[in-house]
Amino acid sequence: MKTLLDIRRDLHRIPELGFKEVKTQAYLLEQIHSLPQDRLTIVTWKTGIVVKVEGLQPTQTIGWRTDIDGLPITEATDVAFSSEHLGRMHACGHDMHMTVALGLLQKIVESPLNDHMVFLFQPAEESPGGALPMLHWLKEEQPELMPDKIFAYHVAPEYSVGTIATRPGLLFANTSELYMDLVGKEGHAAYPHQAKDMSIAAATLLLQLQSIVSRVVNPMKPAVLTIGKFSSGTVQNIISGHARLEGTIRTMDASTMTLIKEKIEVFCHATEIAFDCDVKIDYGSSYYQVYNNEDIANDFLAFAEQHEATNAIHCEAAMTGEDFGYFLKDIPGMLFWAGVDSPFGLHHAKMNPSEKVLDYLVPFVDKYFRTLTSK
Ligand SMILES: CC(=O)N[C@@H](CCC[C@H](N)C(=O)O)C(=O)O
Repeated sequence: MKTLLDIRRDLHRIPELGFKEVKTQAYLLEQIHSLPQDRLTIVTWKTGIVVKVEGLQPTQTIGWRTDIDGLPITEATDVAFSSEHLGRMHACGHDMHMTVALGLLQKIVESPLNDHMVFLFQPAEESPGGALPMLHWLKEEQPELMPDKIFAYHVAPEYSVGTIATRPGLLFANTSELYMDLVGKEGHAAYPHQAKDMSIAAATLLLQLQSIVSRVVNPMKPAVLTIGKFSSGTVQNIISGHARLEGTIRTMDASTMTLIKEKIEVFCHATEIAFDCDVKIDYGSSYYQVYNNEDIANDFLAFAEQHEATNAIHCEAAMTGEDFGYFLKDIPGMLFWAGVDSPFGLHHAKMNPSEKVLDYLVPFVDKYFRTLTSK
C-alpha cells in the first residue's frame, strides 16, 4: 500500500459526488488488494466497499465506517494536489476519512485483533445518503458483515491537531433537505402586470421562512433553516416564470422537524395564493440524528484523556448532519471529531486540513480497538 500522505493526496485529486464514486472505489480497491489477503473478505456494494478482517479469537465484530464522496464545490486552495475534477472538492474531509480507514486496515491486517473488524467505505454521505440503504443491504444480504459496535470520525477544522472531541448522547442534528419550485408566468420586463414574477415570490417566501425558527419554534429547542441556493430567471429583461429555493432544515428532535415542515407548507400555500403561482416542495433526503452510545463515548473519552498524543474534549452537540446516525440507531457506537486546524471550515472552497492528523490518529484508534477486544 502507498504511504498515507500519498493516498490522501491521490484521493483529494479525484472527488466524486454521491453514488458516482467510481474512480474513488477503484483506487480504494487497488490499495486494499495490495495488502496481504489471507484474512480479508472484500465485498462491493454500489460504489462502496466492505472489508472484513478475520479476528484471532473473535467474540464480536468491530466496525469502522468512512464516507467516500466529495462536494459540488470548486476548490480554491492552492495546494499542488488540488482537485482535478472541476466543480468537485473534498471540502468535508472525506479524503482524510478514507485515508485513516485504509491506514487502520493496514495496521489491523499486519497485526490482527482478537475480534473481527469490518471496514465500511460508504458512498453518498453528503447527498442523497448511502448509510441507510447500505445498512439495509448488510442486514438483508450480508449479515455476517454486520458489526456489533461501530465507530467513525469526522475532521474538525476548528480544533488543533491532537484534539479529540465528542460527547455521550446527541452529537449531530436531525436533517432534512428542502427544495421548493415556484412556477408562475414568464413575461416581458416592461409588462409586469401580464406576468407572474417568481423572483419576487421566492424572495418573499425566503424571508418569511426565516421567521419560522425565530418566531414559531420554541427558543429552547435548537433549529436551523438555511436556504443555500436561490435561482430564478433567465436574463435581465425577462420577468422570471420559475424560481427554485434549495436548503436544509436541522433540529435536535423529531417534533421540531415536523413543526417546521408544517409551517413551511403554510407559507408555500400562502405564496401560491398571494402570487397566483404553484409551489412544489420536495424534502429530498433526511438523516437521523447522530446519538452516541453513552457508555462507549465515555469509555472512549477516558481512553483519549490518558493517551499521550491527544487532547480530549467533551464537546457541545452541533447542527451538522451525518447519515452515520442511521448506523448508530441500530448498532451501539459513536462518532468523534478529530482536529485538523484549518482556518477555513467544512464545505469551504479553501478548507485545507492539516495532514499531521494522519500521523497519530491511526495508531491512536488502533490502540483503542485493542482495549475493546478484551471487553
Ligand atoms: C458533516 C456534514 O457537513 N454533513 C452534511 C450532511 C448533509 C445532509 C443533507 N445533504 C442536508 O443538507 O440536509 C451537513 O451539511 O451537515
